Amino acid sequence: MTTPTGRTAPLIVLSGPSGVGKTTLVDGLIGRNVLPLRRAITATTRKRRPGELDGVSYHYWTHDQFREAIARGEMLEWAEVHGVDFYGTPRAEVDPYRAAGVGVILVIDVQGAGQVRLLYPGDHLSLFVMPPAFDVLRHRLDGRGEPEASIHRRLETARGELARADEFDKRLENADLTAATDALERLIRDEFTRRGF
Ligand SMILES: Nc1ncnc2c1ncn2[C@@H]1O[C@H](COP(=O)(O)OP(=O)(O)OP(=O)(O)O)[C@@H](O)[C@H]1O
Repeated sequence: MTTPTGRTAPLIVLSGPSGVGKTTLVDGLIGRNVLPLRRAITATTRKRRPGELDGVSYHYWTHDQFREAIARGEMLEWAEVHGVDFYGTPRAEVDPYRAAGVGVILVIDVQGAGQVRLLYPGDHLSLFVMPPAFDVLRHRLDGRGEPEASIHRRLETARGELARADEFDKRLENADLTAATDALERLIRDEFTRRGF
């Protein structure tokens, strides 16, 4: 799908371990209002956290709703994460926006990122957000009020995910939030330019 001028806006596949600050970074960049960008709202069966909104943070679905969407072929990718919950991306969150000239950022776990990279060969920019040090992940998950069992599970998963950082086009360290947001903005601006925008 392309715009009337034949251009398709960027697809940014952004991944990294839980707690590294993916959502914070992306929401910060979109909040700057400097590029036509939208974060794809993914669907999940996990419980809504305080302060999160349905259809804004995620689409919150039941396990049955999620299985039905998969069966109807409406999901671009999906995964069962930590063996507990489903997470996935509805197709309707990506292609129509890109065709209309709006860049789409997919904030996605490493497993899902692998699936999307295969679906859009040569037609995406993949980014991996790194913590300045492994211990920082625990502090950030703690600070977010995550329960201890969940923190433990996320940190276990994080080790395997960090080992896959080299599979991505670019790596981005999230130490200072403003500096990391600046770096993300530059990378995405370059991708718009590369695509003739
Ligand atoms: N550069 C930063 N410095 C300090 N704290 C940060 C920074 N970036 C994010 N945080 C904090 O770290 C916590 C985790 O961030 P966030 O929820 O954005 O992570 P995430 O990678 O999207 O996690 P998940 O994959 O579990 O959704 C939040 O409390 C956030 O405010």
